[in-house]
Amino acid sequence: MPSPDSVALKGVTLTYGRKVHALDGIDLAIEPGEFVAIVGPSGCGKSTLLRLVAGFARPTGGEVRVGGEPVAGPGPDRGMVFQQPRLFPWLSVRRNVAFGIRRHPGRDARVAELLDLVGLADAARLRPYELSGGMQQRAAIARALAPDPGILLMDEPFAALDALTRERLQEELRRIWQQTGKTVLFVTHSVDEAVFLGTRVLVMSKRPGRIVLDLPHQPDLRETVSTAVRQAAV
Ligand SMILES: Nc1ncnc2c1ncn2[C@@H]1O[C@H](COP(=O)(O)OP(=O)(O)OP(=O)(O)O)[C@@H](O)[C@H]1O
Repeated sequence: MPSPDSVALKGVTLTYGRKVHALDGIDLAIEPGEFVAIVGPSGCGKSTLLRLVAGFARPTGGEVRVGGEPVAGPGPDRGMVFQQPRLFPWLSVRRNVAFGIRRHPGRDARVAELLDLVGLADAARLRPYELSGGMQQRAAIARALAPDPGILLMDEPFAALDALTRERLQEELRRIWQQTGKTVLFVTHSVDEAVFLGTRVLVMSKRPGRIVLDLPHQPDLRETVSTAVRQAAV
């Protein structure tokens, strides 16, 4: 029996309309607890890959499975974090984080625990417009974690942040991943970020996106990934 937190793509293709071949022949098996960083040129289909796993899109060919079951749509077993925090501006941080679990017993304790985890315990009552970009993104991460998904899908979550905040959040995300043991798929344009965070790094080719490199974390990975990304863009 596959673990509920495993992800498998077999021969996945996705064509938008008739002409835009976004993904082609993607084969990928992700084990529970892996932190998979995905890098590649703009438009190579990185977000599309995440959207398929999230259940926001269907493949035009092949199969996407989570926990051994074909993905039929979004579900609480998969949390998503986007480049923009997308918080509800009229709700406090606490209520934003509680949103997806507002009918769950033990909600308040869970929200308090999550705010602690992302370092926002003192900001629980603030509204999103009172937060820095980094704090907003921490709140978005806490909101995605609230239903306790086994899988976290992150689409360039730190791309809009300044360099210092970005580095700090990378370190915090690594700590959160170590503490929670989630399976993470993390899309980025930054080779440094991918190599710092990933226990495994994938490089995709330009459209139609294919996986051209798939390596576990190892010494000299940065050089190998940089070269592959440069070649993938040609
Ligand atoms: N809904 C859509 N309809 C038509 N084409 C789309 C749609 N979504 C994405 N595309 C196209 O599919 C290709 C892959 O897009 P996708 O957003 O997955 O790439 P990406 O690697 O995440 O890009 P970036 O790094 O710039 O965010 C692009 O050429 C894009 O223009």
